[in-house]
Amino acid sequence: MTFPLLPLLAPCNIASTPDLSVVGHTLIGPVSTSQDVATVKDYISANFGLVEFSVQVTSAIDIDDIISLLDTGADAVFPETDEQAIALFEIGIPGSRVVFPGEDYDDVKGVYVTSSALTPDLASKLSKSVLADGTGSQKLYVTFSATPTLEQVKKITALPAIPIIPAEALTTDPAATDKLSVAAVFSSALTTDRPDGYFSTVVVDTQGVALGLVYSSEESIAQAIKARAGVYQSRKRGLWFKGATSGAVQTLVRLELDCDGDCVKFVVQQAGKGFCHLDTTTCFGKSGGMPALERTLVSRLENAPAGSYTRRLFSDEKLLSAKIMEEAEELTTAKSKDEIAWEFADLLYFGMTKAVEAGVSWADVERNLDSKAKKITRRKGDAKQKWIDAAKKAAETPEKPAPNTESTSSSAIVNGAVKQADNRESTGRIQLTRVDVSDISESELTELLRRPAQKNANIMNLVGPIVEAVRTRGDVALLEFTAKFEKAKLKSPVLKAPFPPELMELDQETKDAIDLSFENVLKFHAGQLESAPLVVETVPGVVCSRFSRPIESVGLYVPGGTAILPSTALMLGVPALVAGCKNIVFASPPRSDGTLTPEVVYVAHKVGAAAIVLAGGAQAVAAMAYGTESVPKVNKILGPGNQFVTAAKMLVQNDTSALVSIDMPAGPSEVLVVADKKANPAFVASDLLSQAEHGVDSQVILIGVDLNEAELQAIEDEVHEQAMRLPRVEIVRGAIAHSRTFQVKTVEQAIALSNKYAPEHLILQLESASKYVDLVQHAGSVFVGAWSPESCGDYSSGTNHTLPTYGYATVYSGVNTHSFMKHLTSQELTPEGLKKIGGAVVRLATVEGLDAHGNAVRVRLEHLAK
Ligand SMILES: NC(=O)c1ccc[n+]([C@@H]2O[C@H](COP(=O)([O-])OP(=O)(O)OC[C@H]3O[C@@H](n4cnc5c(N)ncnc54)[C@H](O)[C@@H]3O)[C@@H](O)[C@H]2O)c1
Ligand SMILES: N[C@H](CO)Cc1c[nH]c[nH+]1
Repeated sequence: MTFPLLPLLAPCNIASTPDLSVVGHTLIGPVSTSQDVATVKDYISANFGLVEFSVQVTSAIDIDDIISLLDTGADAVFPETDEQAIALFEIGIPGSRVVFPGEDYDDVKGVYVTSSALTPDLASKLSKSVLADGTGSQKLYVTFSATPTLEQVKKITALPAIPIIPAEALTTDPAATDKLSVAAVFSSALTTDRPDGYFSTVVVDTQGVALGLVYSSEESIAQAIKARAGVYQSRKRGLWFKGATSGAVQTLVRLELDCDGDCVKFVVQQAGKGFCHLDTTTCFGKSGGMPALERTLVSRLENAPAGSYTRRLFSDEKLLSAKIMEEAEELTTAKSKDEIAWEFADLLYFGMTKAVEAGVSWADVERNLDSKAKKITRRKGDAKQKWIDAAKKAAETPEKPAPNTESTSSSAIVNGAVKQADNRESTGRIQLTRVDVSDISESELTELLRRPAQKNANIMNLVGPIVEAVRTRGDVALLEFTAKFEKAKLKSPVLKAPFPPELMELDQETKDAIDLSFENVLKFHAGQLESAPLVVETVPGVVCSRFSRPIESVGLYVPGGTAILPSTALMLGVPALVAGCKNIVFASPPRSDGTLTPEVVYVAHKVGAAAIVLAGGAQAVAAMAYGTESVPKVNKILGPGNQFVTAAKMLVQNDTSALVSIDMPAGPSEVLVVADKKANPAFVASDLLSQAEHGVDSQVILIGVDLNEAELQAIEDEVHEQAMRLPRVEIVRGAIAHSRTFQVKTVEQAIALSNKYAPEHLILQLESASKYVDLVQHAGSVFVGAWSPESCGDYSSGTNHTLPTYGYATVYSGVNTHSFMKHLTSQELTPEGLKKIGGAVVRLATVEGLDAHGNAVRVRLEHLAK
């Protein structure tokens, strides 16, 4: 409920009236001349948003002027007569903008009557019908022929109705006796059932965010209105002037009551660290959304270091304008809900940056929105010709791969490039963003090293139902998802061995390449097998050993989204074969005609796979984790994939009913190249591009060691020129948009930075590169020297290419022979061995209160002692 008082301001002395904005709404009137209309419109425009304005119009005012008052921001008009009000409805002015004179009228903002006409019967009828309309928004207003006494006012507020009282008869000073106290009117509508007589009070900021809960008394409310400040009633310490000691004071903006008058709402502007004694903005912790963004940007405007990206955004008008246009354009092309939310958030970010730089607050923006919402007359809303033409052109342009949304938001908060090329324009230069590490703070560096965030923040919400459907509906669900995502209509989701030869027909060159790679991967992974169990005699007579066993049944995921990767079939199938897994199951998305690429079938055949699941994504993972009517359940799922595959692997691993483990999170490919002055720019660029072409979510990083401008430029030229010749140039463009070049001074600095990033692949294009391998702590796989391109590891050298991404190289190894095995331990004790350690066992069992444990040794020792 609003403040139970509507001050009436006369247009002629509108500028000199006392400040009663704490009431939250004001009636201006009577407006009876066009001069009054002009004055009132100016006043509303200048003060819009501070309070809600209504205007009392006489019959002399024509409809066009009334519309212009509403368009300017008047919340409602109070017409003088029924006829005038009905004329407004007839031309389409909504009832919600009209307070009807006289008896009740449906669907209006409220009705108003004079107190002399308000007989007890009418009062009862009006207050019931107006307030019981169910909307809670219709109000009964009462005018007086002379200034009412507080007692008369109380009768009105008790109805409940809102008294209209001339502003000059009101005061915010509770000590003044010649006028009606605003605080007394407010308190007249309050009730409480608290034994101490105080009123529960919610404190909110101007955005409506709840800051905390306090208590008020009539006295504290009077003091708050007088001081225009947060003054409350402490239950222990009496009157409480908020912030008097901490400095976290409040400006009181507005007071309101709740629907039944037993709770007060203080709307305040909070200064200092925040409302809570714990120095947080609210007693409920931090608040997010636009207010939080605004706070961050305001503090960045004050504190962002020179040279940082944020500082550049604030000071480089052209850059900021370009980002705003870029984000607006991306919003126009966004399709899915997630994309739209993402792009809109980016646009708000850069828009808010512009606002903060210009001293415009979010509250100003909201006020502007509210003012536009008040307009009765709608503009036609056509776009300017230049944008109509642009939209037409965009609609005619073939769709590009999804823009990588992360690049914009992360680049927005961190130090930017000397040259930040627009990689998204298909004609633009393809270039990594340069960052000079000496120019940025540690926290900015951490921010810059972050991977592009997954576009679907809520990926689990997408994947969960897919996994559940396959778990509960088996093959039927699996086939449905394959039809949906792969556009392949299959009869059976599984191809069982022996695989028909016609499904693995290959040209000799491809076969030879696979065979060569197969042999090398086999050699390297066989080399990892333990030649014999580990046997250690810890004390004489106590022999401990450890030996391995293959995991019986493994599910190997071979990606097939943007590219089909038979090499991944090799990298997973060969170690499974070497480890001796009994049941090898592959899964890979089929082509739309329902077939698989013959190379994958050939590899599956070579490693002795039992079946290939013709499905991809989360549904393939779920099928292997739980099993279906035709897909055999496996014990462990291995293999890389996109975000759906990775999320599904994580999900099934956590479901104890699936009893399945996974290798690691192996997501979008990445590479980090460390290059010194001796590095060949063409080699460096080719390595970067080899991973950038995997997907727009891939990320490639170059760390240049003491490179001068010409040396950096040479690499950048190579990146652009080589990229433009690639068939997957548009994917590369997307990946490079969030890829970076870091400039450092020494190799040690470079490797420290690489350890912090923990890349999937690390390439050392350095003079005497092998000297530096010892410094490497975190990387999936290391490629040493100019002649070791990463793609050799992808296919043929022998190492495995299924490697941890996203910084998981800090804790995970890449796939290896042991990923397909588990270790068991065993022990064998002689009587002497038992005697040697038996005492310790008995003692520790006693300490733990586990007597049966101790007895198992004790009975034997007693037996030996006989
Ligand atoms: N880390 C490593 O070791 C390594 C190795 C090889 C490949 N990779 C990476 O693996 C990834 C392979 O990804 P990919 O997309 O090309 O193939 P993928 O097989 O992993 O994913 C494709 C499948 O995702 C599913 N899918 C697509 N859109 C979906 C949606 N909107 N909702 C639900 N499911 C959906 C479909 O079933 C589709 O078949 C690449 O990022 C690549 O870089 C990593
Ligand atoms: N580079 C990928 C691992 O991130 C593996 C791969 C397969 N084919 C080509 N490359």
